[in-house]
Amino acid sequence: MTAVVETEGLTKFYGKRRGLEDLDLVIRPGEVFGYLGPNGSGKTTTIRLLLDVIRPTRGRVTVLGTDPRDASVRSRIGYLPGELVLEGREKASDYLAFLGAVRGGVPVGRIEGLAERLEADLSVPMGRLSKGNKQKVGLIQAFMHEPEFLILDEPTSGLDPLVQQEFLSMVREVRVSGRTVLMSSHVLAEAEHVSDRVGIVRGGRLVAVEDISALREKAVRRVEFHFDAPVPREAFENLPGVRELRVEGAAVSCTIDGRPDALIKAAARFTVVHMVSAEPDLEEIFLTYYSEEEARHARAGVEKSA
Ligand SMILES: Nc1ncnc2c1ncn2[C@@H]1O[C@H](COP(=O)(O)OP(=O)(O)OP(=O)(O)O)[C@@H](O)[C@H]1O
Repeated sequence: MTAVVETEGLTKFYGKRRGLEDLDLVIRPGEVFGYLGPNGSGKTTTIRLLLDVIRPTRGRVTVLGTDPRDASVRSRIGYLPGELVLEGREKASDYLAFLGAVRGGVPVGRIEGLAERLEADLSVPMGRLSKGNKQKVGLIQAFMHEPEFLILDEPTSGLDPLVQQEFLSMVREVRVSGRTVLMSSHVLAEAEHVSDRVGIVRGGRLVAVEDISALREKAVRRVEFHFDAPVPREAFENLPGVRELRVEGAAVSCTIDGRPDALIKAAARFTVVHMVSAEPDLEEIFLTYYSEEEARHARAGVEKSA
C-alpha cells in the first residue's frame, strides 16, 4: 500500500536556523500519527513542508504518493493550521458554505452536524469569533469534505475538555473509516488516547517513533488487590514483572512492568473483593526524550489541560 507520507532526509533551514533536519518518516494509510515535541521543535515546519507552504532545503517528500507541489493533492487533504486567521464581517456559516462549494460541494447538513457536535456558534461574524470558536470553525473546514488525509496542527488548543472529547471521537471515526490523521501537539496526553503511533521531535530532529500499544505494554503501572481474607506473601513473590511488592493482611500492592497475566492468575487463586489498576504513565517515558526545561513546560501543559 502506498504510504500517506514518506520523507527521506527532509531538511529545512531558515537561513542558518535549523527548522527540521534529516527527517525520515513514513505514515501508513489508516493510522493516527501523533507528532509531539516542545515549542519550536519543528512540528509546524514539517507540516508546512507536507503542504508545500514552504519548500525543503534538501530531501524528498511525497504525500498520498504525490509530490506536494502537485496542486491536485490539496483537495484530498484536510488541514487545520496552528495559527488560524479568520477575519472580516462574513458569518462563519457563509464562509464554510463557500469553502464547501469550492471543494466540490459539501452538504449543508454535514457542516451543521459538525457545528452541533463541537458546539460551534456559526452565526457570528468571523472577526468577532472567540478563540475557541475560531478553532472549531478551523476543525469543521478540515473535516467537512471527508478528506483522505487530515493534518491537524495543535488541534485541541483553545477547546474546553468536553469539546476535546468530542473532537477525539471525530478522529476515531476518521480512523474507523480507513482514513489517515497526522496531529501535532506539545503534550502527549492529547494525542495518547487516539494515536496508533507517535513521533517525537526535538530541536528539528525526529528522536523517536513509538507504537502506543507497545509502549503501554512496556509501561510500569501500579496495581492493588483486596481479598476477603489474608493472603500469603509467597503466592506473589518472583512473578514476572512484579516489583515493590507489599502484602499487608488481605491487601496486596505492587508495580507491574509489562503484561499482568502472571499476577492476575496468582490473585485469582484467592477471592478478590476489589482491584485497582492505575493507567500506565506514558508521559514519564516521553519526558525522558525532553530536556529538563522542556519537560517542566510539558508537565505544566498537562496540568493546565487536565
Ligand atoms: N519563518 C521562519 N523564519 C525563521 N525561523 C523559523 C521560521 N519558522 C520557524 N522557524 C524556526 O524553526 C524552528 C522550528 O519551528 P516550528 O514552528 O516548526 O516549531 P514547532 O514545533 O511547530 O513549534 P510551536 O509549537 O511553537 O509552533 C524554531 O527554531 C523556529 O524559530
